[in-house]
Amino acid sequence: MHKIVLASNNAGKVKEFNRLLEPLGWIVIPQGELGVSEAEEPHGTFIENALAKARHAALATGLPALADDSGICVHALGGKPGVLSARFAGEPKSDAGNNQKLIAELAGQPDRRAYYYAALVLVRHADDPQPLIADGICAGEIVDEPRGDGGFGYDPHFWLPAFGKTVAEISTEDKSAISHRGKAIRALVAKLQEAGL
Ligand SMILES: O=c1nc[nH]c2c1ncn2[C@H]1C[C@H](O)[C@@H](COP(=O)(O)OP(=O)(O)OP(=O)(O)O)O1
Ligand SMILES: [Mg+2]
Repeated sequence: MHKIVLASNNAGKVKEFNRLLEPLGWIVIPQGELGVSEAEEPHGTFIENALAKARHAALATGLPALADDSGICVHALGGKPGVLSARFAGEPKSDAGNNQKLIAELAGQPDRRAYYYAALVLVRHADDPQPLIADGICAGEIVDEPRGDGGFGYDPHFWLPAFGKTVAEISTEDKSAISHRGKAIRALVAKLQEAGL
């Protein structure tokens, strides 16, 4: 059960999941290493897309699969880019383009509140009737000037008032402790333990 395929092609996520799960004795294999293609993400909710990604990787590999669908939800933009965060600035996916578009859309906007959200789904096999589900939220504010070179995605623009830093400036340990993904993975592991899996 603890040898799983990670249903993600995002190198930043892969690093974070390795850090979070390897200390627990999990063997986490990124789907790219097993030749799994990128799944479609056709749905309007994070949870549905995470389930689709997990089933896709489990079907292709025959292994249990863990997927993460995540994004940034900005209050002044009515929750956008949300589920479309990875492709906010169009195809091909580009962190730089997405960040530029985010800052442009918030020009002159005093309300800077935003949160990261991650939905995780673990399936034991492709048609698992009881996927395990967990999620997590990390609140912050969008800043125009990028700061720091850690993390990935929107992190250089995601300000954490409690740290006086962006997510790209805090340590990986601190990011694991406070991030949407860190919270979600701890909740998922707790559920697995409760279920005796
Ligand atoms: O901790 C984070 N720090 C910064 N940015 C983040 C974070 N977590 C999610 N994000 C952003 C990146 C991407 O723009 C979108 C996820 O999109 P999402 O479709 O879930 O991932 P993806 O396409 O990059 O890889 P994959 O689907 O193969 O897992 O939200
Ligand atoms: Mg994606």
